[in-house]
Amino acid sequence: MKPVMTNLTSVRVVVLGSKHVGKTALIVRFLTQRYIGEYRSNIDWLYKHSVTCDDSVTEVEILDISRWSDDFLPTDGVQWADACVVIYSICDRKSFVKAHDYLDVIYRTKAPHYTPVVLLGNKRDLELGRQVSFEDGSELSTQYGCDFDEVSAADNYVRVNEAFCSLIRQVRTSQLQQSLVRQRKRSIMTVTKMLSAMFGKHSNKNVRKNTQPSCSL
Ligand SMILES: Nc1nc2c(ncn2[C@@H]2O[C@H](COP(=O)(O)OP(=O)(O)OP(=O)(O)O)[C@@H](O)[C@H]2O)c(=O)[nH]1
Repeated sequence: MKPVMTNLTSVRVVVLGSKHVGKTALIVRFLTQRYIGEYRSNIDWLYKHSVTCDDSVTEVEILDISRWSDDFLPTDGVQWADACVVIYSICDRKSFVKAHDYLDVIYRTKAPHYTPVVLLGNKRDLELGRQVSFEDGSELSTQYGCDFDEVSAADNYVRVNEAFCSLIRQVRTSQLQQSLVRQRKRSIMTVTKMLSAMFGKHSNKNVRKNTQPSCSL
């Protein structure tokens, strides 16, 4: 089936995680299906791409934040985004602890609004170096009510693609609901205006007459 281009606004995703957990590798894997081993660090990249999920094409902007030190909490990037990806490496316990902080920032910055978030444990191909169990990741995601999976930018495209597409799907559904609510509000206002233009003055008079007690004997 030919992909359908929708006229919804673009979807903005911020990718957060400690240094060297594979943020850039995962983004590039999702956007190009390719795995590239080495990247220039210390630069923030904003990727703009058209991606196809569920037979429809969506414009996505993905912010890859690399320049921050581990003490910096990225509230601006979170504020900007419609959805967030939090990444840790299954071989790096510290990056998992840091993922906890990032999830905290997201929920504090976005509350009370719902924001789609996925927690990803990357480098699952390096099983021998594992420091974080699948259960730990799953438990953390349950604590924050977000999606979770373990992936590998190095050797699997399917799960990486599914994680990003699931986020995009959730944002699009919420954008669609908001636009339907706006449309409904506009049509209710139009009908209200039409009704008051047709009957407004008349009905006001009637109301006044009915509420005033009659003095005639
Ligand atoms: N084995 C393995 N290595 C990976 C995987 N993903 C990334 N790497 C390697 O991990 C290192 C860091 O990857 P990057 O994508 O640069 O990580 P990053 O989080 O963007 O790093 P910074 O920009 O420095 O914060 C590179 O040497 C990658 O080749 C993976 O799934 N498996």
